[in-house]
Amino acid sequence: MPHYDLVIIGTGSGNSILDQRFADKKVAIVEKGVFGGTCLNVGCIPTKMFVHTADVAATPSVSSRLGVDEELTGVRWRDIRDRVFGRIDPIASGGRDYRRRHPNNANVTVYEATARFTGFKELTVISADDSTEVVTADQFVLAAGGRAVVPDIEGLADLPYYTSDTVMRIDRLPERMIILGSGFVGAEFAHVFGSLGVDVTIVARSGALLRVEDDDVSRRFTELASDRFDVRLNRTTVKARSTGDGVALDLEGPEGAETVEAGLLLVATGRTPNSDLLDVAKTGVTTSAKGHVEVDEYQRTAVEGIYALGDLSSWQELKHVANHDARVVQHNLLHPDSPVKANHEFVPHAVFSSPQIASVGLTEREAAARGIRYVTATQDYAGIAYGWAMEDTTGFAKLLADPDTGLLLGAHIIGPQASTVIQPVIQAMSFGLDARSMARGQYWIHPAMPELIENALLNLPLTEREDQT
Ligand SMILES: Cc1cc2nc3c(=O)[nH]c(=O)nc-3n(C[C@H](O)[C@H](O)[C@H](O)COP(=O)(O)OP(=O)(O)OC[C@H]3O[C@@H](n4cnc5c(N)ncnc54)[C@H](O)[C@@H]3O)c2cc1C
Ligand SMILES: NC(=O)c1ccc[n+]([C@@H]2O[C@H](COP(=O)([O-])OP(=O)(O)OC[C@H]3O[C@@H](n4cnc5c(N)ncnc54)[C@H](O)[C@@H]3O)[C@@H](O)[C@H]2O)c1
Repeated sequence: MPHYDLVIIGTGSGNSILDQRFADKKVAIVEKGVFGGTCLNVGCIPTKMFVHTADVAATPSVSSRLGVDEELTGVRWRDIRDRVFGRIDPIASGGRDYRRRHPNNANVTVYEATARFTGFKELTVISADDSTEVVTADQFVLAAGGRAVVPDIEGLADLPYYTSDTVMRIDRLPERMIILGSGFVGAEFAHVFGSLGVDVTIVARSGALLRVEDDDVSRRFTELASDRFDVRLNRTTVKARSTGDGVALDLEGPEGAETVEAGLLLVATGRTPNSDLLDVAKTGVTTSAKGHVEVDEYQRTAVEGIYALGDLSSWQELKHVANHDARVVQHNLLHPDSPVKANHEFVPHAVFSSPQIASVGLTEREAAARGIRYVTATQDYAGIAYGWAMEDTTGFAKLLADPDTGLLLGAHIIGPQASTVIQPVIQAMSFGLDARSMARGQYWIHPAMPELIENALLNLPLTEREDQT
């Protein structure tokens, strides 16, 4: 039975831990799928390559009001798809070859296999040909991520539905597509496929799309999406069935029973951590009710020497969180006597749909629920020079701040470049910069988009201070 100093399970952010500082350790890395994990292969990177393509495809639909008449004369789906994966797949295989063959990894054994704990610090790795090997180690890093969940709807299991793992590799664009679920994945793929000419129907359980966002943002996004797509809110999916050349969902909604049909069904109803398939309980690692591996602030699990990171242990299923966790785990493996804590205080996110959404900190709903004193200010894109020049009429930034200290509590932006425009707010919150100092303690390039933030900061009705100028 091979024994290792360190075994890493999962090659998403887990793969970034190993470098030459581990050269004196006997290490194994186990990967059951494609090297590089979700973000590279089926997540952030391909989706954003499709989003960029979609943004380009959507331009003619908005350009003529600026006096530029453009026409979308064709969408070559296979070329779009093959450009994306023609760039991504070599990175994944390059990463695999590096770990398997490069002299830098002479101390690393790669198991292309599914790992499952079968005892305390004992892992069974099962290869595609069903051969198994049992390995043990002093230390483990659990970086096995999560997977798409498919709801238990009558008939669904018998249908050829898609998830984010498979929908980007389809051979032909359908005329119509149903997206079940109205979170991140649903919002981004609606924009992608809608811009490429697919008629998109979004089926949402609740009364708004992206309902984890601040209510004002979620409401605005729902309004705008309803103009572009067939949006069905407050719907329960009762049954899924085949129509011969496609799928049908039987829905119950505010107006009774109805059916939606399409050539393709994308199920985008969330993700679940892979702790169950990894059987972490067998090694004594504990999980939350939602299946996330429980870790302390040092990313340590309940078992000494076993760390966890990323989607497996975090409810914030975001690549920048997984990377941050991996850096913490790496440091703590290398420097056990001076461990560092993870910082999950101001974790931002963006939804790369159209319009874009970006958010950090508390929503107004959360601030109110926690009884936190706050003031808010909203600034429309239309009221700053660049937004006015673009004739944007729907975007805005909303800030929440402590009225006395001026410290920012949250920021929520919907509109052009939201994922970039929010970054100064993330910086201010992370480094404790108050709204007054932030607004007037620096220059803001005129007429650039971050003036949206400058103006929103100035709009905050903060408590008057005597020293204010
Ligand atoms: C469609 C989509 C778009 C996304 N877009 C963004 C975005 O724009 N920005 C953002 O921040 N985040 C985005 N995310 C989320 C982001 O991809 C994840 O948060 C991130 O990839 C998690 O990294 P990880 O290392 O924790 O897990 P993963 O990258 O999922 O890596 C886990 C690895 O472990 C392997 N594995 C699992 N179980 C086993 C086992 N038992 N044995 C061996 N190997 C195993 C898996 O095959 C996988 O390779 C997106 C996700 C999706 C699905
Ligand atoms: N830009 C990004 O950072 C990005 C992009 C895509 C995905 N992600 C990550 O991946 C995760 C998964 O994305 P997602 O959109 O699948 O999940 P999500 O949690 O964002 O949204 C899931 C949606 O499915 C709905 N839903 C759940 N069960 C349902 C059911 N039985 N019937 C109908 N609707 C149902 C929920 O109400 C919700 O609207 C996200 O939480 C996010 O962390 C991030």
